[in-house]
Amino acid sequence: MNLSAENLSWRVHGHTLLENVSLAVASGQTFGLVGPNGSGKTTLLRLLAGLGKPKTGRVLLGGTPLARMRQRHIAQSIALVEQQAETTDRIQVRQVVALGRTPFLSALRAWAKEDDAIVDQALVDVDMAHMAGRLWHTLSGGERQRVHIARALAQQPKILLLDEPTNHLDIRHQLSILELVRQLPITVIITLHDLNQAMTCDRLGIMDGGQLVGVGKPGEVLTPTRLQQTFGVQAELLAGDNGEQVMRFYHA
Ligand SMILES: Nc1ncnc2c1ncn2[C@@H]1O[C@H](COP(=O)(O)OP(=O)(O)OP(=O)(O)O)[C@@H](O)[C@H]1O
Repeated sequence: MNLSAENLSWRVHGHTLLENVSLAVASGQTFGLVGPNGSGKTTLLRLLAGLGKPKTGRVLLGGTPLARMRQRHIAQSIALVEQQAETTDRIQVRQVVALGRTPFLSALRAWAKEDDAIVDQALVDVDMAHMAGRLWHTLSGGERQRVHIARALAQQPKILLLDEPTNHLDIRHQLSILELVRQLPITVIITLHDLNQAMTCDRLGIMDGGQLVGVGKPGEVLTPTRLQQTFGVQAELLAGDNGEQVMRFYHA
């Protein structure tokens, strides 16, 4: 399913945090959002998830404005993994992941075997099956992050929004989560600080001062000029063993 934003603006106490952001992410694409701290990535992601009403503009899910959709319907389509998501104490890992099934349950649709299977698979996907019985508050930051991603996967969303999902993760789990995300047949929007990891996205959007200053294929938008203007760094391109190019950064 595709997700688009038209002229989104967001202001808090007279400060403009997002200004006229328009964006279209095609079905099945992995779209990376990059930009310096405070450039508006999280603010944009939250509006795309339907959290908060934009001051101007609108978000469209498969062509339908989010503002016209019920919260439950949005939750059946869009999952958001936030940076500092909290979950109540005294709850087991498996129960946290099972919460991802909530939008699909009702008085007429009780928990079923297929929900168990979906939760099991989500735990395997993030390498947390062996900790399914652990209490949430005993987990490390990276383990919590993986459980939150599993909860979003259990939601079986059509659109997955991830805010710095590799934050807190060791390098092996960073790579496996990114690989998992790339292979999902759904639309993914992911914020990343590692620009080399961002290069593996289908397309990138570059945020700077609340504006989307570039959208396109990674190699086309992460140009030396852009890296200098937006990130204040210079980059050197190195050839990797598999023919890929790797960037190394220096102070501009
Ligand atoms: N409720 C708020 N009130 C005032 N300012 C806010 C509020 N929420 C966010 N901001 C400011 O808006 C700007 C954009 O924040 P946002 O979290 O979207 O940036 P970001 O690009 O995700 O940053 P980071 O890379 O550090 O996670 C920041 O300067 C932040 O301080």
